[in-house]
Amino acid sequence: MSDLLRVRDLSTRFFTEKGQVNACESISFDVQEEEVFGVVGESGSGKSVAALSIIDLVESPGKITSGEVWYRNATLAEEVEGDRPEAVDGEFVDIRQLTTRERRALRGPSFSMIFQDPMSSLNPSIPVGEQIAEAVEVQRRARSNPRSTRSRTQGYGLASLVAGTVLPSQSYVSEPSRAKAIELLEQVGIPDPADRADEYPHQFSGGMLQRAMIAQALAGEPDLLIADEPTTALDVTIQAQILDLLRDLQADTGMSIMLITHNLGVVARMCDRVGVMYAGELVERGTLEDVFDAPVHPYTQGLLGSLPDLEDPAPRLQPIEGNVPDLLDSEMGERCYFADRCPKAMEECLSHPSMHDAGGSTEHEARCVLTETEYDESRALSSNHFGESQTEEKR
Ligand SMILES: Nc1ncnc2c1ncn2[C@@H]1O[C@H](COP(=O)(O)OP(=O)(O)OP(=O)(O)O)[C@@H](O)[C@H]1O
Ligand code: NI
Repeated sequence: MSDLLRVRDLSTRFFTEKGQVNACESISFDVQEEEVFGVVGESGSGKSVAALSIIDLVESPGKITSGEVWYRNATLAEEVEGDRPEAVDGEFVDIRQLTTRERRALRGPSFSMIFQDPMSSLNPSIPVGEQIAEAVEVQRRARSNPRSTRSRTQGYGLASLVAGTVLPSQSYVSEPSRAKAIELLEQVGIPDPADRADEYPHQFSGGMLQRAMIAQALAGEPDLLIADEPTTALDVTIQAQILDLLRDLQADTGMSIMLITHNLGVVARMCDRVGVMYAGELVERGTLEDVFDAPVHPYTQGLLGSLPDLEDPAPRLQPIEGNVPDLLDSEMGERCYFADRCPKAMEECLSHPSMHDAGGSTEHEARCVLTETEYDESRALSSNHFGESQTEEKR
């Protein structure tokens, strides 16, 4: 299977009043064609920021400070190669080297994103079918005239930007786009799509709204759909239906999916490969089997901890004692970011580990000294998490 996306050393920082927050720290991973790539990690570990960084939606005071995002698209590569050969490598284009405008034009036909809350993508005062038809129309026009209209896609599907988007009048949407919208509603499993298209978002149930948002995200026939906690707000039965839908759509369309979730059951059910994030870094990645059956990083082991069994419909991340650091640059220091919570922290962990081969498949890597060294209690760090949690309990 070949790569669709190669993310290399991507770093995103927020420049806040409290200081510089390292939300994403030199992240590297690949998303292959036609796969579901899962991203797991506790709250605040940088999953959403990583996703937003790929699709260039990081908002102020955030800024992508370094890194490359190589996207396979032969047509784009050909377009760019003439004047910016350094941004092209074979069929890949480093989208970080494109202009903001060019990158934004990729939203829709190349990348699109869905969220936990459908109302972040749908306008409550416009019929659902109309909004999807609008998304189709934007893509249709962009394809026929890439230079002049692609900027209209700016922000579609995004809460913060949708609010500021002037929606075109009825007449803007052509008949074929309306028909395509109904087709999309049907494709995502909405019954009586022609009738439902005329209804407003509040007339849809949560699950149906989620489906409508997915239809909207599919309007541009994206190569990569990024789904950020797409089912967390739904009840378990509906969650399963939406996940099945995503899996089916992936197979039907051949797109890739980057799936962000807290739920390890969702990962086990959906993902081909997985990345585990901790404190803004990717700390382990590999195939589902690598990460679930032979995790090397104590953080991954902790998350999987007493994972009851994979038949459980909703196993959650196991709580690990202590908290994710707040990612302030001034407080991050040189040691492994997990060392303070790690039951296997050793003296070696005082210097920051890099990614190393972790056994299993060729892709399995972890950012941990245990890839190279056996745990040795005699070298255990004295200020490990046991000491800290005891003082916390006394308080
Ligand atoms: N707008 C912002 N301003 C300042 N810091 C931010 C902002 N957005 C995110 N961050 C920082 O980036 C870090 C990573 O946030 P992110 O939302 O990516 O985490 P996450 O893994 O997606 O968490 P969750 O599972 O809760 O969605 C946060 O800890 C926060 O410190
Ligand atoms: Ni998030």
